[in-house]
Amino acid sequence: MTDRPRPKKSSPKKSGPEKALAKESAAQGEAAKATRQATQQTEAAKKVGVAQPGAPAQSRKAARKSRQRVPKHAGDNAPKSDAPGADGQNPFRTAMRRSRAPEPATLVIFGATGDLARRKLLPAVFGLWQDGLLGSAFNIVGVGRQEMDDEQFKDYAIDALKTSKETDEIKEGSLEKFRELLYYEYGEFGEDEVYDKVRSELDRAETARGGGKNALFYLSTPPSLFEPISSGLGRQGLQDETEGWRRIVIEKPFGRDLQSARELNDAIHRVWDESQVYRIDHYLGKETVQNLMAIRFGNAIFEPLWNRGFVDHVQITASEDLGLEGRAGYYEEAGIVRDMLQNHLMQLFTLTAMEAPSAFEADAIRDEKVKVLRAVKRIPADRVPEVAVRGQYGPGALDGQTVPGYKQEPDVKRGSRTPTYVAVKLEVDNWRWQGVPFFLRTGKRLPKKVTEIAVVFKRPPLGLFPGGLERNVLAFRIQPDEGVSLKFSSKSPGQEMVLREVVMDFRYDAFGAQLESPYSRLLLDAMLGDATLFPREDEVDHAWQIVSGILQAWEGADAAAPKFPNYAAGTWGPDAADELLGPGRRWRRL
Ligand SMILES: NC(=O)C1=CN([C@@H]2O[C@H](COP(=O)(O)OP(=O)(O)OC[C@H]3O[C@@H](n4cnc5c(N)ncnc54)[C@H](OP(=O)(O)O)[C@@H]3O)[C@@H](O)[C@H]2O)C=CC1
Ligand SMILES: O=C1O[C@H](COP(=O)(O)O)[C@@H](O)[C@H](O)[C@H]1O
Repeated sequence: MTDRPRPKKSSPKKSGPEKALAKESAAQGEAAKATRQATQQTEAAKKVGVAQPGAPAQSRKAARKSRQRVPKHAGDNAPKSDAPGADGQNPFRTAMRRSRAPEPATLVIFGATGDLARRKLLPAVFGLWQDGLLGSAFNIVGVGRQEMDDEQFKDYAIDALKTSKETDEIKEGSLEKFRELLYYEYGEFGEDEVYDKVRSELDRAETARGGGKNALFYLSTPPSLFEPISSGLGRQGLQDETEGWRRIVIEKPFGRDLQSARELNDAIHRVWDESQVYRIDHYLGKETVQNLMAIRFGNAIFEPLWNRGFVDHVQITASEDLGLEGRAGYYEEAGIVRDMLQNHLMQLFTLTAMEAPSAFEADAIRDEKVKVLRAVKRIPADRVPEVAVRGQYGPGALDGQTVPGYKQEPDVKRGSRTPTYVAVKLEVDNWRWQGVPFFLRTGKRLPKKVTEIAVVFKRPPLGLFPGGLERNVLAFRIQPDEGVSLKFSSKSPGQEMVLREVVMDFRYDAFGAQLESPYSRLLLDAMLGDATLFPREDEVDHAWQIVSGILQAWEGADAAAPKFPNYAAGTWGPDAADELLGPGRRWRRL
């Protein structure tokens, strides 16, 4: 792996008021009290909700039924806010966010009329605001190319909130108040006029709306616009932090290969310091992905086993039952390697394989992630047939319904070579993982939606008893049914010494909390200047280096034509993926 020179320092900057807040001893006292309350609540949740192996389905259902939204953070502004949910009553919220309130700010969403903004971003922002986490001096400027006035955009956004499945329960009067925070500007993103309008919005935010000039620019547009928007903002000096903090959130995919990712980084850094750049990977905002770090580094019992002495291999799966969902324009260009492997799966891999960071702090964590990415054995194009398998789905059936093949999806080229499935074997050349393969697989139109990291342990050295399982498995279920399970052997009741496979199961709903949307978590973190859960420039670069050979082998000028389709929709992918694991191993049946 080659390292590019690191950009300028990237530790999150704390503004004066944030520092002051962090020091506020009264708030800390209250936070400690709230933490104690939260712990008591958690204990209570444990008593009622932790599902035991074989526990009746009813107790799980009951836990789910009784769950409520428990935001992880609460700002000092929460009780003062207009937001209906801002009652400051929730001890979790108070405990976690007490010292981390965002300052007054404007969220500028480029691509505000797009699919992501409509389905995920607007509901995430609304949820944060309704929970009182954004304060009252907050406003949102949607930017798009469609001609609309403020009122039309307000209607559009409110409709999005009413129709998105991601929207939290709407409290009475909330939508009307949230509507007041919304504004809209339009124009061509390649021209200066639109950035001039954005500048005026920030001026208005300061004078008429009681906010400051802090701004978070969220680029929710096709990737081809990331560079033009970044530069356009730069031409207006909107990256300048003299009057307030300025940050830019960049959606994925960050580049379409190593070369273009580097060019994009260079272009971004011509305007922004790395500390202002937030490359978003929504998998890092998932509660259970963060729990992987909590479980690994917050307990003493796992780390001693987390190495080549005990682990046989690791399986990371992100399977989706969905197909294209009308995104052919994007997906035909991207394919599964760019859409899922280079970013989401690589992030899950690094969090599983990295060493413990010295602190739970952005650069300490990112440094460890980069170290493990650098240790991944290179995959030049000629090694690809040994370590990677691709697939594309054909017609099949899911939940008893016939579904078309990829090539029959609207707007897909009939001779398309775009892969919708990939499985890859990564080897890590370091002391911890030498000889322990990591198998990553992801695909569309597989039998169900499951994201999981499974650490598969070695067999016991001696088979003393009949029965039992082959290998212990510690599985982190990222979604759905979020939780952690440990599979082991136990004696079956009776006279005989016969073993049986059993599972110890912790389910996240034991906490009685509805899990927060990853976009809520990440948006708030970006507003707070906390980059811990955002990949740094060199992480993205190394992840591209790892998949470069695969892209070259499958897309290069002399790439052999794949025999697609090679799996039917509703099945677990091509047969060749089974062979990738080698003798004595098989993919988990999920
Ligand atoms: N959708 C999703 O589930 C996910 C999306 N992403 C990423 O988020 C980003 C946005 O995706 P998505 O919302 O799906 O994309 P869409 O195509 O649905 O929306 C893109 C937005 O950008 C606007 N736009 C497009 N071209 C121009 C232009 N030339 N000038 C001005 N505005 C333009 C669109 O305006 P108009 O409405 O007029 O077309 C729209 O507002 C992408 O980077 C994607 O990879 C990441 C994870 C999931
Ligand atoms: O980024 C993307 O992620 C989704 C899957 O995300 P999840 O949170 O539902 O697991 C995927 O469907 C999409 O193709 C991809 O762009």
